[in-house]
Amino acid sequence: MSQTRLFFRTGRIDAHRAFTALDLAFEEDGWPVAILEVDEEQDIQEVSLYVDGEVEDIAAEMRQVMDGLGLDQALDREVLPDIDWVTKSLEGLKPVAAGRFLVHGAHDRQKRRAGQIAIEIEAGLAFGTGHHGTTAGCLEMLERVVMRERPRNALDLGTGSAVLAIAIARLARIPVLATDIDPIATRVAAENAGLNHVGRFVKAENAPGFHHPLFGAHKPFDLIVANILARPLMRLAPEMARHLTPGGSIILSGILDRQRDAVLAAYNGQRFRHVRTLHKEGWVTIHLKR
Ligand SMILES: C[S@@+](CC[C@H](N)C(=O)[O-])C[C@H]1O[C@@H](n2cnc3c(N)ncnc32)[C@H](O)[C@@H]1O
Repeated sequence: MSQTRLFFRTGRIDAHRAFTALDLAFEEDGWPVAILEVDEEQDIQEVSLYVDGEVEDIAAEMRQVMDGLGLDQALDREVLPDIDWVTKSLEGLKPVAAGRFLVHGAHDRQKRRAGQIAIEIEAGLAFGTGHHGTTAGCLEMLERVVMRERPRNALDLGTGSAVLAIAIARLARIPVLATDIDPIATRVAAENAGLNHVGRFVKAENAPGFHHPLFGAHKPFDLIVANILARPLMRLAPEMARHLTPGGSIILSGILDRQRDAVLAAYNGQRFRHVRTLHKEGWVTIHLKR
């Protein structure tokens, strides 16, 4: 059955009030709520509720919650494609090699060569098939950092398909908390971790940034990887510092070449030091330590 996203746009303060109220109202039904920043300068955020089944009734309930908060924005809806449909469209993707990793779909299982660590990514609703320069950069950087530093507790923030969490678990056999703001990505991440036989190492959870009580229970991490975008990464710098073990490493990507210096400045301000930068297809992946 397809899923429907009910959503509206508002400013940051109202978006967070709505997030809390909707989360409470729909917690028992299991409908996830998410906030996404659309435009920081114009203070526009999008609040979404992901539902299956009786959309009209749920939309009416959501309207009631919004009315209770004095929010009169129009409630939009989007029917999300079924996973199988998207998976089909991915069948033409070629396997990608990054460092020792080979990221491939089910149809290319036999293409793995001796010594390669194969990661099978089937679903296409979440970002992360290895074809993007940021994912490939993170995979290469991860291999080097994990082999040198032997981390014991890792976080993959903005996990998408869980490709990076799976790579860490396959290399190091350690617990990896894999979080994403998008509940569909979180679901796909858990499925992919199981498919790659690392379900017992990878815990996939829905969380925007570090806003979830589970970070308190799982921190500190000695390795954090986050392939998001430059601006949210800069905003997250203080929380990255708070959640990292002293001497730990972070790997950041989703940063354009020209944004590198600004991101480094934000992290230098939190006493991180630059170790290495990888350049791929106009994107950079940065390794920092603190
Ligand atoms: C570029 S994709 C990276 C996916 C995968 N880690 C990879 O490297 O291919 C970014 C992911 O981060 C998620 N994301 C964006 N902002 C986030 C935030 N503030 N907190 C958690 N996840 C976020 C998006 O939903 C998306 O799945």
